[in-house]
Amino acid sequence: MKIAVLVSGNGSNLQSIIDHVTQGKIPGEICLVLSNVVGAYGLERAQQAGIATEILASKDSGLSREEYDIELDKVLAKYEPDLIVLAGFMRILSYAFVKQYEGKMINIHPSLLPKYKGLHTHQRALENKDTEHGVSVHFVTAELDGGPVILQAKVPIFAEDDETILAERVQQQEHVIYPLVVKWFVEKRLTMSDGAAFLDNALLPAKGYAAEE
Ligand SMILES: Nc1nc2c(c(=O)[nH]1)N[C@@H](CN(C=O)c1ccc(C(=O)N[C@@H](CCC(=O)O)C(=O)O)cc1)CN2
Ligand SMILES: NCC(=O)N[C@@H]1O[C@H](COP(=O)([O-])[O-])[C@@H](O)[C@H]1O
Repeated sequence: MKIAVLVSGNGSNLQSIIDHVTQGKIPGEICLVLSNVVGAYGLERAQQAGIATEILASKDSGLSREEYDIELDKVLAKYEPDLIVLAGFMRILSYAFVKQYEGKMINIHPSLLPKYKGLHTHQRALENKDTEHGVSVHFVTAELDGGPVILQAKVPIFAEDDETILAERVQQQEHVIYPLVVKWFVEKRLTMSDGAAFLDNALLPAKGYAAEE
């Protein structure tokens, strides 16, 4: 099964998936890493792993959202991916593009959906004085961060937490559950009708923990 990963930044989730593929834990092939941001470090990670990369810059492209997505689809078509993994891909995708890939496109979102759809999730959780937060992997649909949830992981929020500390604790769980979901998809061909599986983890010490694989 061929996997295309779309990134906009650091690519730590991409790296966790690359590592799982390299270690044989995900029986698939990353056929492409594409970024909408020139110089995104995720592209460097892909090149270091010998994975094909493409850049389709969105900043100053002069393209509408729909026009950009038409170009994005042309690039993806060259690689014929079976699964599209959004890994910190910071663009809202158009209705037509989502409909074309619905059921084989997933995203990782740094909140316990349906809470905190959109951006700045850690800041919002802290401002609301939540005592727990987390991450969700979901199918991508036209509704932003509204697609069927596949897997979530929960982390505690402590009084002394700031956005950086909380984001780090959440990302530790991201790097566990995203490769797991990709593995499930590649091995079992998850369908959008599959219900959510919630990793109901107890509130553990600030060092965080790895959810069960
Ligand atoms: N149609 C959909 N597109 C995307 C989804 C989705 O569920 N449906 N998930 C997002 C990922 N995402 C949060 O998980 C997200 C990404 C980007 C934005 C956003 O507001 N982007 C702005 C630009 C922001 C920037 O450049 O920093 C925009 O596109 O105008 C919100 C949520 C991926 N796409
Ligand atoms: N709304 C989408 C969103 O905020 N996604 C978040 O972007 C980060 C990408 O990190 P990475 O580039 O190191 O994988 C991740 O924390 C992911 O949850």
